[in-house]
Amino acid sequence: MGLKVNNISKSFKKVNALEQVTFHIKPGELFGLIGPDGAGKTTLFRILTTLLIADKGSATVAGYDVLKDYKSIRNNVGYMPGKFSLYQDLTIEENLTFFATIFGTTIEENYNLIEDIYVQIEPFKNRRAGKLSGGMKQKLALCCALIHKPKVLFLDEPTTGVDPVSRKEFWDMLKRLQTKGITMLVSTPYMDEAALCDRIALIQEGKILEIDTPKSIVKHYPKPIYNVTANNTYKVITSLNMYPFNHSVYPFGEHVHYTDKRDSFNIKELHNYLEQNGLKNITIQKTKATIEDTFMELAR
Ligand SMILES: Nc1ncnc2c1ncn2[C@@H]1O[C@H](COP(=O)(O)OP(=O)(O)OP(=O)(O)O)[C@@H](O)[C@H]1O
Repeated sequence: MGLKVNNISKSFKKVNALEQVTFHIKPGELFGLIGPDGAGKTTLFRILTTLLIADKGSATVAGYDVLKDYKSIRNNVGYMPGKFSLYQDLTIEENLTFFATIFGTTIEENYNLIEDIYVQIEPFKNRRAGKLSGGMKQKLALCCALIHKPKVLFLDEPTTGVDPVSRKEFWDMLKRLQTKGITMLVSTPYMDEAALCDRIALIQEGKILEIDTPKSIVKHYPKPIYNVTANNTYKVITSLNMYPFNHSVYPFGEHVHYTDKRDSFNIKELHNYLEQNGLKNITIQKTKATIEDTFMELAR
């Protein structure tokens, strides 16, 4: 009951939103689609949930073809779209009852699937959805996407705009759902969340750059990376960009990540160069590649 995407392409006038996208998700897998805004993630979700038709290629979800079996797909998948899609004027309970009813079920029938999420918002069940906090809205949207017991769950940027504690809680919930046999495709622009998936696909400008487990993906990083800091980060970046041997330079949290073109890189030489550029308190330390570094390298 996994998912197969074969050579899917979709354009909007001049924009190639998806170009020959191919990947397979195993039954019960938690698969991440990682990419920046505009990478094509939502377009892919819309195709896989039968809301949009691809120009080329084919796809099956839980064994159903997205074109021929679109009705079966709609009954067997749950979709949590990126933008809050619930009825703002209905209460928590009314929203959930509404989604249960359109799928011909009741809250009671599949309560065990949503229970540990729903109990967190149940005390506010008479509150209108429009008046909920970001984290509560997200939990309600997840309950609504689950109430008909889908085989495959699509989550489009479920944690965007949600505070870090709620994000962590949300991923714990996804992990618990996985133990119940639900296959999940989740998109996120957050690289730290990518590490929580079984496998990830890095996507940019409609193209898949790489597919692997989060651990293996970082092993593909081709060069040693150095964390560079000094008294003026902006000047560190401009100086490194002018350094003739740079392979890549980009801000990374409070540091700057630097890679060198040469095989025989000399830290002292770079230190002297930065000093000559007027920088002080310089540190240059080798560091391990992260998913973000891998993405930056592949996206070059
Ligand atoms: N209906 C549409 N008409 C025209 N262009 C579109 C349409 N839908 C998407 N696009 C374009 O296709 C590209 C991919 O968009 P998509 O929404 O799939 O990306 P995304 O990765 O989900 O990013 P975001 O998080 O910003 O939605 C973008 O350049 C977007 O502007």
